[in-house]
Amino acid sequence: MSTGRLTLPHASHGGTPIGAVLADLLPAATASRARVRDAALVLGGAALTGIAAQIAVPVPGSPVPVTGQTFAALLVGASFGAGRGLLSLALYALAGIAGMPWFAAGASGAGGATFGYILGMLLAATVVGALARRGGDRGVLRTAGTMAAGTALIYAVGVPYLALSTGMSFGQAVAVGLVPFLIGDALKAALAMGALPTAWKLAGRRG
Ligand SMILES: O=C(O)CCCC[C@@H]1SC[C@@H]2NC(=O)N[C@@H]21
Repeated sequence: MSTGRLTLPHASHGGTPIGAVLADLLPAATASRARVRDAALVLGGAALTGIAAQIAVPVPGSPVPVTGQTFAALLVGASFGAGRGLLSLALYALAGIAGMPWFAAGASGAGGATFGYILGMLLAATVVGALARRGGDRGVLRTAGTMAAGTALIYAVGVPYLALSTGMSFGQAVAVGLVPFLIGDALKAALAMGALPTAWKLAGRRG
């Protein structure tokens, strides 16, 4: 997790330091202010994911809805970095398990067939955050690769979990838990591909 001071710029990309994520650009003059900033980011990341989960559109024949969560989780990971991304999604998952109704369409608890996707989002936010810190959110092509890796991780956990928890075959789980979402997830990744490099460009102009 960041200490709050930008002491890292060994190299730069468009005037902004490689080795930083977007959230590092938020000023925090002291270590304790940096802790407050990071706590606010973690809470905000969990809340953003919970709000995005309420955009939930049922898919006929599938227990898995289209949701805004993947966009939120990947954006949180990329813009906060691995540590804060992991904590945001861990808070989201744990509060949801404890009864906070902010999983897809107001659900909660760990018993649902789609809980594996939430575990996948936790993993994806962490890995995407690590990639972003290595420059994986600078430029459209790099961001596309980072989002593709994060999305693949969500499915790598979510689809086998769906199969195990429902008794479906793996092929059926792919058919109802992956295939219907590919176009929507590509659109969400495209949104992130626009948003993250643009945010860095704006930060570079201000810096
Ligand atoms: O129950 C939950 O809160 C998790 C819902 C998971 C939805 C999955 S995530 C990957 C895929 N893309 C979507 O838009 N929906 C599914």
